[in-house]
Amino acid sequence: MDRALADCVRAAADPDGFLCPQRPDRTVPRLREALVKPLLSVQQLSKSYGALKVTNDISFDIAEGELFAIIGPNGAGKTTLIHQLSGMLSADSGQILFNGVDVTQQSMPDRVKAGLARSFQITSILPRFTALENVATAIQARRHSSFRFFDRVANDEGLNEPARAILNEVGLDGRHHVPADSLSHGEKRQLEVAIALATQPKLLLLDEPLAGTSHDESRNITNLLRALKGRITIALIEHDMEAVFALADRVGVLVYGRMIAAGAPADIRANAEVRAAYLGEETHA
Ligand SMILES: Nc1ncnc2c1ncn2[C@@H]1O[C@H](COP(=O)(O)OP(=O)(O)OP(=O)(O)O)[C@@H](O)[C@H]1O
Repeated sequence: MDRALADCVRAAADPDGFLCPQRPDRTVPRLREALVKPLLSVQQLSKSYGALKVTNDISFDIAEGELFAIIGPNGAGKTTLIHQLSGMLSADSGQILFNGVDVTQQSMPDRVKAGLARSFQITSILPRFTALENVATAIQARRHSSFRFFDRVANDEGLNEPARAILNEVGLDGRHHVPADSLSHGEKRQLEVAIALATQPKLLLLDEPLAGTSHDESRNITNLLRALKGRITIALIEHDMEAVFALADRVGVLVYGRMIAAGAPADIRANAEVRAAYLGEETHA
């Protein structure tokens, strides 16, 4: 290995030092890839419904600390892919490695225990429970490996204290004692993220967290994702391109079940196939 390359290897281990002015060539990203072990590695994942290949031979990696966004037109297979990653839906073929372990056959609860959490669009919320009780219940479930839905947790400071911290983190300070069904749509989306955070995930799977939110709510949730970014690895499905390109470290593009491109936002914007298949459509919408 030449001297400049050796310097790059050292610099690559230092998150602040990885600029490597000596060798601004393609060797450097490859070195970085070799050094940074992916937290999630998806290999040739597929799922069909009859003749329809909904996820078709999909492969990609997500590195620890990365925010990887998955975009694609309606019906491209994004939700199906998230279902497969979370364990809600089995794979016809392919492999999912999480933190170096093959989780392809693991149940959803086992994946959650391993640190792979998904925010479950509103349906995971207990509507009559307050925001605080919802998060405290999720913490209780993590600690006891089961949901005790009817066992209210109101007086348990051991649960309430971390629950309050999580609610404040997602921007729901001042809303702790509001019943979940009285929260606004955007606040419910924030609560979903809080419930997922209560499982202490290493990887957070988010399915359209901005869907149906107002302009202000969307800004709040975008700020929340920006604050979580780097601390927790995130796989984000989102139709809001402004948010995706502002937040993502890398973007994967699904079209008809195939990941046609994955790369840095600027590369994805410039990719002719992506523009034709997807982003071009947007500009004409
Ligand atoms: N259970 C199912 N049985 C049959 N077809 C299905 C099933 N689930 C999804 N599909 C089909 O698979 C395709 C991909 O659906 P999916 O919901 O994963 O797409 P998506 O990219 O998330 O779309 P959107 O952006 O509209 O949410 C669609 O054509 C859908 O009709």
